[in-house]
Amino acid sequence: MDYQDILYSVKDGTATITINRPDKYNAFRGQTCEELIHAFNKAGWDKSIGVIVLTGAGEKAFCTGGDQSAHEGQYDGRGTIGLPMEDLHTIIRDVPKPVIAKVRGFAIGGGNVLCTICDFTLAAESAQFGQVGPKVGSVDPGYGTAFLARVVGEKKAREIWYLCRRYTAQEALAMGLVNTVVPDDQLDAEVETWCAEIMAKSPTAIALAKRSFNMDTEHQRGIAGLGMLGLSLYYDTDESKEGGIAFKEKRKPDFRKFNR
Ligand SMILES: CC(C)(COP(=O)(O)OP(=O)(O)OC[C@H]1O[C@@H](n2cnc3c(N)ncnc32)[C@H](O)[C@@H]1OP(=O)(O)O)[C@@H](O)C(=O)NCCC(=O)NCCSC(=O)CCC(=O)c1ccccc1C(=O)O
Repeated sequence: MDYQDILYSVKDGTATITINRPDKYNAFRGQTCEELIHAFNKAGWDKSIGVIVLTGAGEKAFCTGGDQSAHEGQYDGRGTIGLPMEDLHTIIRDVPKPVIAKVRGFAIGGGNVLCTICDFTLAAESAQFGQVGPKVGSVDPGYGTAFLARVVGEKKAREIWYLCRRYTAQEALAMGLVNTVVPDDQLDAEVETWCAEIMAKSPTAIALAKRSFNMDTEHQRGIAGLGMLGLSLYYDTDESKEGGIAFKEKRKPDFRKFNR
């Protein structure tokens, strides 16, 4: 597969997958997700690779979730909502190698979900984390909610989703959303150190550990599948569309008329 939206490189047993849409704050469209799935499969089953790094091009963003400009109701690709999110989340969990999210700038919406699912998140001081779904007419009714609660606790996860605040790298560290925070110019070296440490360990022991950690939340895959169907129906409503339109028009959404 020729990649248009991502970059793929290998060095010292580490595969680095970079979302390369900096002009869109590394937001993903259908094509981006397909390429990410392909790259994770490639790295995941390549025996010369011991660890996978997922990152975003440029300084502004790791990833800001679904591309709002490729979105009016459903997205532009494959799957229940026009983005193969279930497949992308699944492959990150299923590859038998640790996946490190290397985060500079914004990790927002589906970008924050990707970080949450990765085995580790290593953040630069510039990193900012948050969910925006209830502001823009979306939600991740699977790993992005249920698994987030496992990572940061129920109260904090609900705060993140219901209030849609942004959190600094230090705040994310305090709530257990990231593993470490370093100055921006030291992030690459920090990630290399973590990769080298992983590469010195038994790959089979790590693969078994990863599978065992995942086992406890595997039912959330089923919840995600069901939830995605609900999300698809929600995307066709005026309420959801109000969120996307307001974002594009750079105004506050008016959701009150849809009160339940
Ligand atoms: C990222 C922001 C917080 C940055 O804010 P700010 O610094 O004030 O700058 P802005 O002026 O807002 O933005 C600058 C510039 O970037 C463009 N942009 C930013 N994000 C996107 C995006 N996602 N898509 C397209 N374009 C984007 C923005 O339009 C500006 O461009 P200009 O040309 O200068 O106008 C802030 O921008 C922000 O909050 N962005 C919103 C991000 C967003 O709405 N993301 C989608 C969230 S919903 C989502 O991800 C659901 C889809 C999905 O992934 C999913 C679905 C189902 C199950 C699971 C998932 C899952 O989450 O994984």
